[in-house]
Amino acid sequence: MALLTPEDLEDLLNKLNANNDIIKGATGEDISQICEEAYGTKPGNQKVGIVPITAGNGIIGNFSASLLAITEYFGLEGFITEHPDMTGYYEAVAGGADIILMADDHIFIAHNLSNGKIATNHICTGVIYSEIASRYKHADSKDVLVIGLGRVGYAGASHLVKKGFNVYACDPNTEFMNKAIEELGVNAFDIEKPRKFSMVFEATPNANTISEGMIAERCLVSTPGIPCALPDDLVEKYDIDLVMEPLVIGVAAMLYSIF
Ligand SMILES: N[C@@H](CCCCNC(=O)[C@H]1CCC=N1)C(=O)O
Ligand SMILES: [Mg+2]
Repeated sequence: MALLTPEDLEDLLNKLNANNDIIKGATGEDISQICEEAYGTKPGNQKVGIVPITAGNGIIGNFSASLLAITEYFGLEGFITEHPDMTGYYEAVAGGADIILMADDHIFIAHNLSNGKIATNHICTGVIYSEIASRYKHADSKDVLVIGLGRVGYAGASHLVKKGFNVYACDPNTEFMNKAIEELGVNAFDIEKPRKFSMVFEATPNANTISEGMIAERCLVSTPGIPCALPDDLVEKYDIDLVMEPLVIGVAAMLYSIF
């Protein structure tokens, strides 16, 4: 899985505000409203404990501070524990946290101790970014293109199939592709027979995975993927609403899913 870097997390709330404006313009609602509708919840007075974790590649600069900024952006009280790992976990619980946020290199969880609900970043990110793509107000059909069927892409494809969209998906990994066809019933997108989609959800760690034949003149591309899936020339040439943000939107979905 691609790990965030401190650079990815610079200027996070400005990036969020810019993306929120694009989301509002393309779907008619902002990220908080979409999360409220997707999960049927609202923020309350939950207290959030953020526990740095030193496992694996270790602590990522700006990561815990970003989680605190995100927590406060959505109106919740948060704190970062002084210690990492188990000492930090104990500190968070003893400090009255209702919700614990913590991540190692393989999984990033939000656990609500009060109601027992638990969420992962990869599933919530897949759900919320595909949800955003599916709400494009200029959509010309129920067709959605999903690029990438890893943990995030698969979660998004599953969400869209459940919501009744016509999901076309592609992934160079044939095992991932066959799994999605068998388990979700997605249509295999064939680059040799391109269709022009007005809604695209991309979840790959590669650049320029979207090519000209795949998108309509006016479309919404929604992706948590780093680096950008869109080549610069396409962004110039077409009327593309691009929602691309490294962390806040996925964490917002984690929080709303456990309120
Ligand atoms: N253990 C580190 C955090 C490691 C997070 C790694 N996971 C990612 O980078 C995923 C989560 C969202 C996007 N990629 C710390 O506590 O500072
Ligand atoms: Mg995100």
